[in-house]
Amino acid sequence: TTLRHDIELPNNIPKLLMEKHANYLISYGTNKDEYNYSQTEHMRMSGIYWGLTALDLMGKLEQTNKEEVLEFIGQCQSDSGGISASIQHDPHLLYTLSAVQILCMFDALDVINVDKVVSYVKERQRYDGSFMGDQWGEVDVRFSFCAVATLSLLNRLDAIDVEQAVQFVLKCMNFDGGFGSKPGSESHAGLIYCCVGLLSITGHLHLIDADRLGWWLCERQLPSGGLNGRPEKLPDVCYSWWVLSALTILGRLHWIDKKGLVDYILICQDVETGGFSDRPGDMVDPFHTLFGLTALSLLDKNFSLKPINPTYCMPEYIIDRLGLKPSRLD
Ligand SMILES: COc1ccc(S(=O)(=O)N2Cc3cc(-c4ccc(C=O)o4)ccc3N(Cc3cncn3C)C[C@H]2Cc2ccc(O)cc2)cc1
Ligand SMILES: [Zn+2]
Repeated sequence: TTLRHDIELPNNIPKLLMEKHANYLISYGTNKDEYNYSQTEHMRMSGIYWGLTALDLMGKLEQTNKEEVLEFIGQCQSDSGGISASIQHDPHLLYTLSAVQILCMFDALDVINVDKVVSYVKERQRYDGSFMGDQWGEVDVRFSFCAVATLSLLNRLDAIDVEQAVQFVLKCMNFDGGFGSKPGSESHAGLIYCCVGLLSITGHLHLIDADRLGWWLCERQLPSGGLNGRPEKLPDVCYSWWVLSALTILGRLHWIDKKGLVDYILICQDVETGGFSDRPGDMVDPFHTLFGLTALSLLDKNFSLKPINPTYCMPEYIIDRLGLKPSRLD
């Protein structure tokens, strides 16, 4: 029942159906007239990053159309230097990060003007160290993570005021050890991932109360084994990633009941179509498919998925190739 904010797990847990997930993701990107595909044009660049990263973890990146993706990205960079979700859409830090992540995976940063990306990101920073997502001015600590992750992937962190960016993140820290989207906002697992990830990239993890935050993160686990994003919420596969990546960076992944969480994630697979949904029986999508796979990669290397870097949510071998060393507490 869901009355007590959780779900019952059936007793037969399917194994990881990797071939089905690969086919689901490859076909999602090919039949472009399919309804769901058309409904996600406004986040297409992120959708491509989610699909490609999931396929790479399963060793299927070579089955994707690299040239078509690189052509698309080249057409999405605007005069401002920012990159948009789709052709003729407005640029935004969310999609600028997704594009740079894709280009790093394909080792193809030459298809964009990197200097103009750097100036676009630099122009988003405000006097208090925070970042606006685009020229319309919405501030959210998610955008601080996008800015810092993008510039660090380009080895251009020198372009912004990192100390001020860190100061703004600390203003978002709450008494429970967690982080919200702005100073005073309530703690949320997705925002905690963004703040812990930014502090991992900039080498400021020592400013976090790791025991207090680690405890709050473990409190996300429910009797079903699944994780929620805030107290009293239902479990959701994508929170597996937000919570586990933060716990891994904080050196406290072992605080979670891994077996219970693995079973919850495996139950969220659609054994017919392939793909993962947020909860058993719901519609699958590329977003939850990626985060189900990245969580399993962190939880158990016996799933024969490539290792995922918890800070960048990119395959570890890409972060190694770029020579990046985001910090972790041991
Ligand atoms: C279905 O309703 C939503 C609500 C919010 C969004 S969102 O763009 O703000 N976003 C990412 C997100 C994507 C999907 C999705 C469906 C199909 C595809 C194809 O690639 O991707 C689905 C959900 C979703 N959400 C909403 C969500 C997930 N779990 C619970 N919820 C409410 C997350 C949301 C915020 C976000 C997270 C990470 C990120 O890199 C960017 C945006 C998208 C659809
Ligand atoms: Zn979700």
